[in-house]
Amino acid sequence: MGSANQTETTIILFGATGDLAVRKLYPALYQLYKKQNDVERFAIIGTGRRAYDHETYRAVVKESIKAEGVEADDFLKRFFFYSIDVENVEAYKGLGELANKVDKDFNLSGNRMFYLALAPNFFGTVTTHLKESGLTNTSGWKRLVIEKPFGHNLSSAQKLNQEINHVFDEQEIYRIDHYLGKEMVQNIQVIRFANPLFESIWNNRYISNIQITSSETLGVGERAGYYDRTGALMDMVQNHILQMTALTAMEPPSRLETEDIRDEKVKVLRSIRPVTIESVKEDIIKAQYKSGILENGEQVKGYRDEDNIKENSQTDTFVAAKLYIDNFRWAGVPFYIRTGKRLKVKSTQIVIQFKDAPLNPYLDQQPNRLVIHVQPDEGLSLILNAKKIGESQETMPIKLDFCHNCTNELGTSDAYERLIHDCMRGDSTNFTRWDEVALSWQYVDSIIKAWDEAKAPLDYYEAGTRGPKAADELLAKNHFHWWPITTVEH
Ligand SMILES: NC(=O)C1=CN([C@@H]2O[C@H](COP(=O)(O)OP(=O)(O)OC[C@H]3O[C@@H](n4cnc5c(N)ncnc54)[C@H](OP(=O)(O)O)[C@@H]3O)[C@@H](O)[C@H]2O)C=CC1
Ligand SMILES: O=C1O[C@H](COP(=O)(O)O)[C@@H](O)[C@H](O)[C@H]1O
Repeated sequence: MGSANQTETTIILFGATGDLAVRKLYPALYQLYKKQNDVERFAIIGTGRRAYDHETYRAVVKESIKAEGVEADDFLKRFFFYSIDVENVEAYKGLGELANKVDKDFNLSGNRMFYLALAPNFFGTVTTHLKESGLTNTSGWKRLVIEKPFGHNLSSAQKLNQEINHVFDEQEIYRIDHYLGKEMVQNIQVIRFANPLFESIWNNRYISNIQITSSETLGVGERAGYYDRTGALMDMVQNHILQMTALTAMEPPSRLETEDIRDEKVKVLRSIRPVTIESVKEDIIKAQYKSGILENGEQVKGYRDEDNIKENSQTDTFVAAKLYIDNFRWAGVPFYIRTGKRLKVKSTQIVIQFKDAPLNPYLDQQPNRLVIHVQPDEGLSLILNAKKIGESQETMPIKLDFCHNCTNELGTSDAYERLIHDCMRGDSTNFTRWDEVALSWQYVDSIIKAWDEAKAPLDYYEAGTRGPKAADELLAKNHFHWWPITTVEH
């Protein structure tokens, strides 16, 4: 039996010819291969239905990494292809034989990572067949990496979880939320807990509201079939936005151990105030984009005119919400979240707005803010007040910027690169545990139910804008406004 922290790995990748593998996973693996000495020993068996041979597959991988030379050749020689229809249990036998051969040839200690980059309806079937065909019966460790979406509501997620639990223990399951692999999302806990300056005021006495935005300029793209059944609430809020909320709001973990951090996130998710028919109407907005003009001048279609979208689709491509975390630290502090497609800018940022000082004599000041820039620029801005130059006593806002991805010559690693490496090392901290997934679905299900019962109307916004007016009104009710998306200067 291999030890759990051995990094040598055979990666058996289901969905090896798909969009995610080609756009994200191969470039991430190549970067990992180039940078990390401890992951020199790995090999990949890609699978799909098409009848590729190893060379055709290597050409696909090569095209995706856009690299030439000896280094690329050494990388590519680790790739093998096995053609399989995942529903055919008989076909797994040959996959097992290839896995044994690759394991032996590359001396990979029987360690196996099964990566499911497939349509979610196959997740349960593949896991079951892996066991039935003996592929999980290996001499080393076995781990399951599972892409999103993990179910489409709480009950389907529970069913899927039961299926995979027949084959893998919870510690062997790595549920991907790629936001947890982003540099600045991982930095949230360091910024909070390694700086007494912030930690001491990170509560309802000093913070007036928190704004979490993840906006995209892209439309629904090639994923219409999936997206039209899903929408922004399930696609982005259920996972990425709630994970960022949990990291921003959680209590300090007693140790920096995987389960301690996850326990603290779970407590936050459990403390989110339940949604009611009344509150959903007031606090949660759903909208869909109409045609419009993007910042670059491109005229784009409305959502319902996109290919493969129903002409009367009611799917939300934008969601904004106010939520409360009903615990001692956050009582009374609104958390505003928003996410949408075809908006003005591509950006993810978290703004912590502090309360004004009591009896403040400077009336013209702006509130202090800490901005965590998650992407595209990675860094921090702190907005303070200072005296305007000269005789006057007027104030002016000053901005202290730290750009995280400007000073690092190599740039920061891609999220998938970190997460694959974490899985090889057996570190599941930045993957979601089952109870986090369940609580997130419980919250999202309650919104969908309340929307239905309240017959909540769908709002609209022009593509290329900041979203519907209703999202601004949501904050205006509490005398706040969304802080503009800013960049870090360097
Ligand atoms: N694309 C993205 O940006 C993101 C994707 N995801 C998730 O990743 C997963 C994959 O998405 P994506 O790459 O876009 O999907 P694609 O539709 O592009 O690819 C699907 C893959 O599955 C394979 N496949 C389909 N049916 C079978 C079958 N019966 N037996 C064997 N293989 C099969 C296809 O290979 P072949 O055609 O050769 O059979 C192909 O490699 C999904 O769960 C998605 O939600 C998550 C986040 C982002
Ligand atoms: O999970 C998803 O995330 C992407 C946005 O990811 P980002 O890293 O580019 O911010 C989103 O486009 C997609 O719809 C969703 O499934």
